Amino acid sequence: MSDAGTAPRGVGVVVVAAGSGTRLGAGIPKAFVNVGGRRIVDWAVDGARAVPGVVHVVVVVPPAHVEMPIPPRRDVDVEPDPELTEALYAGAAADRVPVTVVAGGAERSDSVRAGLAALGTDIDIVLVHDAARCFTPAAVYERVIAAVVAGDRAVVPGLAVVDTMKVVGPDGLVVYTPDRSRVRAIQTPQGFARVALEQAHASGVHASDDAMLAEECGIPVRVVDGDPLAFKVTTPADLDQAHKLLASAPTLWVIGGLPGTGKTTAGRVLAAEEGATHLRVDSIEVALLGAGVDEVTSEGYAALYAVARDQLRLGGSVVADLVNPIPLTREALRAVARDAGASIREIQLVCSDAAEHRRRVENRAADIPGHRLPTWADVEARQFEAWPESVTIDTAGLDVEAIVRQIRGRVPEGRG
Ligand SMILES: Nc1ccn([C@@H]2O[C@H](COP(=O)(O)OP(=O)(O)OP(=O)(O)O)[C@@H](O)[C@H]2O)c(=O)n1
Ligand SMILES: C[C@](O)(CO)[C@H](O)COP(=O)(O)O
Repeated sequence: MSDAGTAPRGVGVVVVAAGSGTRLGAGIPKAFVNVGGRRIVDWAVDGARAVPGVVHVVVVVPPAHVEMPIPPRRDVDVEPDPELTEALYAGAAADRVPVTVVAGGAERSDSVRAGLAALGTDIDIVLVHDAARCFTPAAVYERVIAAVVAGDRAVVPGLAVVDTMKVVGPDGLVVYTPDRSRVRAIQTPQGFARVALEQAHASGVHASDDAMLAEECGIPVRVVDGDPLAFKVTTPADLDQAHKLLASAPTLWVIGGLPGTGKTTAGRVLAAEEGATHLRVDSIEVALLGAGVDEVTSEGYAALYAVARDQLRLGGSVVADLVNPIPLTREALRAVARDAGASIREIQLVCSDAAEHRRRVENRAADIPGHRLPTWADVEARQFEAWPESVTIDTAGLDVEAIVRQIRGRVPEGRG
């Protein structure tokens, strides 16, 4: 158990995905049903591994699926670089969180026990999460973890109920009506000091959630705020809701590339057409310098991530206009989208005609007061690593309308 107020050694998440999905009736295990181009279990695993503090995810699947491929982990160098701020690393480590796949059991509690047994020994806080609650926001995980770190041994997220509740007997007659203001609909992730969860499961009995087993051992269970987005995909109507949710999610458009490739011109038009916020890193950097920051390295990017996250969380789409030169900055932007439940579209603009590119760089006028425009030599010397996750659009000979048409037509929707 972690002592009150001490930092945990490690948080592990057991994602239970071994159910059959009888009520959904999809003909395949529910966690393997596709939503927005990905399996329900992939959404859930990605959500769990992106939570700060999580160091291991165990996903529990039906025995026949134990060889399932895990969503790819990208190779990103996240070794701290003293030149870069912490914020640049935020989320970049998510793809490095190891994922172990194990076979589940006949009942949910059997599957939880299988997952618990596979967690690393460095884990002292365990979250048990239903794969079926695949769009649970990071904030719910964070509230649960914070309460366990603060000393609670068992913590569950819950929502107030809107209907009047009745406890009904086997004869169909109402036994009593609980005071609705004291009733909560309980969600996952449910968080535990590891020893408490092990104690709760030691009897080997079954329960519809893990907290109930803890209650039976006399362990106090705290309820923190849940979130409607943590709904459980159970019936076809829930699956419909999941599809609709994705269709209405905001988009983070990332328009990257060297100076002079057309990012700002295209980004402005795209933002206007999409009703999105245009976030231009050049403007932020000039503002930081104007406000007294001596030299800007990663600060402008860090500020852009924060503002983008706020906009996306409010449901507004964002066009991020920045060079985005290295895997680290690209990962950080994916983490922003992931945190906000937004989709991401990554576009790299290039100009294959060097003469035209040079003309653009040398002939443009500064449109941000105080902005020192890069020279052609600066552009030629600029570091820019391969960006395989992006769609590349060659802007040579294209006007802005044609560039935006290509952006819209060619860029597949991805996840953060
Ligand atoms: N033997 C089981 C049963 C359930 N679960 C998981 O527990 C979570 C909550 O269960 P539920 O939503 O009821 O899923 P199913 O059991 O698959 O659905 P149904 O009850 O409709 O068959 C799901 O993520 C499910 O995959 C599990 O890992 N092992
Ligand atoms: C754990 C749970 O999601 C909390 O609400 C729920 O009890 C799972 O029950 P299910 O019957 O396995 O869906």
